[in-house]
Amino acid sequence: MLRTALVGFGWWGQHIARRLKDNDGFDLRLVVEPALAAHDAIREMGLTPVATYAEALTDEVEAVILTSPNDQHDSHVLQAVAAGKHVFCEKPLSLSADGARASVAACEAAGLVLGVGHERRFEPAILRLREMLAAGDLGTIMHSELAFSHDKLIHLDATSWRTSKAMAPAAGMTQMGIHLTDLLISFFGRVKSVAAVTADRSLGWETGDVVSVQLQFEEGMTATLQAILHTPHFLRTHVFGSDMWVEIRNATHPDTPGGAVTMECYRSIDDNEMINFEWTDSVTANLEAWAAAIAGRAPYPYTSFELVHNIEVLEAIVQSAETGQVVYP
Ligand SMILES: NC(=O)C1=CN([C@@H]2O[C@H](COP(=O)(O)OP(=O)(O)OC[C@H]3O[C@@H](n4cnc5c(N)ncnc54)[C@H](OP(=O)(O)O)[C@@H]3O)[C@@H](O)[C@H]2O)C=CC1
Ligand SMILES: O=C1CO[C@H](CO)[C@@H](O)[C@@H]1O
Repeated sequence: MLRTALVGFGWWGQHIARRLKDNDGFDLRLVVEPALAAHDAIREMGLTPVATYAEALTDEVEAVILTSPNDQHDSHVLQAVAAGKHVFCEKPLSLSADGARASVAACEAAGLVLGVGHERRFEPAILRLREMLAAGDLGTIMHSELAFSHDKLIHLDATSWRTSKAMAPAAGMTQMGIHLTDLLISFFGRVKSVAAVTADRSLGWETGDVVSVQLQFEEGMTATLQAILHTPHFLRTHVFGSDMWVEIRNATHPDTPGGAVTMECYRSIDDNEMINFEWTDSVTANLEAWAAAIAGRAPYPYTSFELVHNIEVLEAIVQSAETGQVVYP
């Protein structure tokens, strides 16, 4: 069992605590939460609260899971590494490419496993799509279109850090868009150029409520992604190849049990197939993969290149949205 401390007990930290509390692979020892008012709720779950991060970085724990706000990730990763702890950092790994490089390099140098909260990679439909791409089933890849909306599970308002430009730049990029760029980079490699626009259509949030991005990959294929902060839940993944297109429709959020995932594979009107997948807990699957890598059972399936490049692309998208220029990450 991996002796773990969870850092942050906000919306997402509570999701993770509920998942790991009764998971055989994890011994969740401590929950770091500066808001003392939350400590009763932590105790009610049978967990032990501590008020500062330093209190968690003791011999009692081998690894930390960071669900702190985005601007804390760099320093929290580096402090974990300095204390010799494996670290799972929620997305975005960093708000800057330099920060991501420093975190990845520090973990590598110390021989510690760095996990990142991009759970969509563990969805069965995405795993199937990855196999199909590797086998060349779609032919030459021309283009992808991905869209992800915020599903209003989290209350957002103008005072939330999630709607501030400094901590959640380019509208929904750090909430939803970053999951999409993670997938695209893992499929197609290095991004050559990005052009992005943001808008504020409804709420007057500093960061805006929609971001729309065009990408071109060094391999030549193109992609568009949309992340929308204020519309009912929507999650679609399309990949268009010369022989087949694939559409994955998530009727539910990856974080929320229930609902269905369908995958349509279309070669022609006479040759197409609809595959249904049950919802699975991809968030726990990701954490378990990280723990398995720490135990030496299997490598964690993210490369350093992918983790760093995703943040280089985030930085380029933010710059493009601000300047109106095409940016080459
Ligand atoms: N993989 C995924 O799909 C998801 C990932 N996330 C990621 O999880 C992270 C947290 O998001 P969310 O839970 O919604 O945010 P919240 O603001 O709800 O929670 C953040 C928590 O971190 C605590 N915190 C703040 N500063 C520190 C600190 N210095 N040390 C320890 N804890 C601290 C906060 O305490 P206090 O309230 O006292 O400030 C709060 O409990 C974000 O990075 C987000 O991107 C979120 C949702 C889904
Ligand atoms: O930070 C986040 C907030 O909400 C999204 C959609 O609900 C999550 O997937 C995301 O990671």
